[in-house]
Amino acid sequence: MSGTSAALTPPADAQAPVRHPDAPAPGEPLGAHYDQCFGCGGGQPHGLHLEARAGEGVSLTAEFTVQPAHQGAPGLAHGGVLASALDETLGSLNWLLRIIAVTGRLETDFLLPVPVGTTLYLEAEVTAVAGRKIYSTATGRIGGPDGPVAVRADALFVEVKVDHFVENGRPAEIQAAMSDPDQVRRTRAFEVNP
Ligand SMILES: CCCCCCCCCCCC(=O)SCCNC(=O)CCNC(=O)[C@H](O)C(C)(C)COP(=O)(O)OP(=O)(O)OC[C@H]1O[C@@H](n2cnc3c(N)ncnc32)[C@H](O)[C@@H]1OP(=O)(O)O
Repeated sequence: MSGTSAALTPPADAQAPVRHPDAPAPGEPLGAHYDQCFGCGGGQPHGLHLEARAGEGVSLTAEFTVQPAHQGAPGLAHGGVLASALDETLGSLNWLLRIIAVTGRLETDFLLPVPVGTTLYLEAEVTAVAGRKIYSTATGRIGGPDGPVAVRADALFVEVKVDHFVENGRPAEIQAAMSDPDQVRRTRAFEVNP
């Protein structure tokens, strides 16, 4: 059983997404947006270490291998971890638009159990943009990039300013991020979005 609620149906005046001219070329890795991110950061020992690559248009692929630290039931991935992988994958799409955005809504279908040691092959694309609202969809397959769909999600991301993080984040992490030249460079790339 799957479906998308009315909140995730783009309005009639929604626009097709436009890939930013400086977006990474298809096949290029996107890299982590933040070293301490649970989804993509290399600095989180129990994180997902999800690796995303740009696709055509406003789409991407990503992979994540379920670790023992990600269990819910014995030997199986926790559903919240799988939702995190979908959230991270969908959030990475905004890098192709060069828009800073956070998840407003995430609707997930869990179709197959995902054992520890399994690599989840994720695909995602932005389907529409309406003002600050970005609509996107993702699937996660097991057994290979063409294997059966184990999880899927539809999401609404909402564009925010960098101030969103400065005003709401814990000061220690904000200050550390702002003194990291790589983080500042990446943030500026978003801010020059026309
Ligand atoms: C430096 C690089 C770092 C890059 C950092 C990137 C990090 C990515 C990390 C992975 C993704 C995450 O986990 S992000 C973390 C999890 N998410 C969050 O923490 C977000 C918490 N929520 C919020 O801060 C807020 O609710 C916002 C920003 C989402 C929205 O608040 P707002 O800015 O006041 O805007 P608001 O007017 O309410 O909403 C704007 C429009 O969106 C719609 N809208 C808002 N929420 C929803 C919703 N849940 N379901 C349906 N629709 C919604 C509204 O109806 C409205 O439509 P209309 O009236 O215009 O039609």
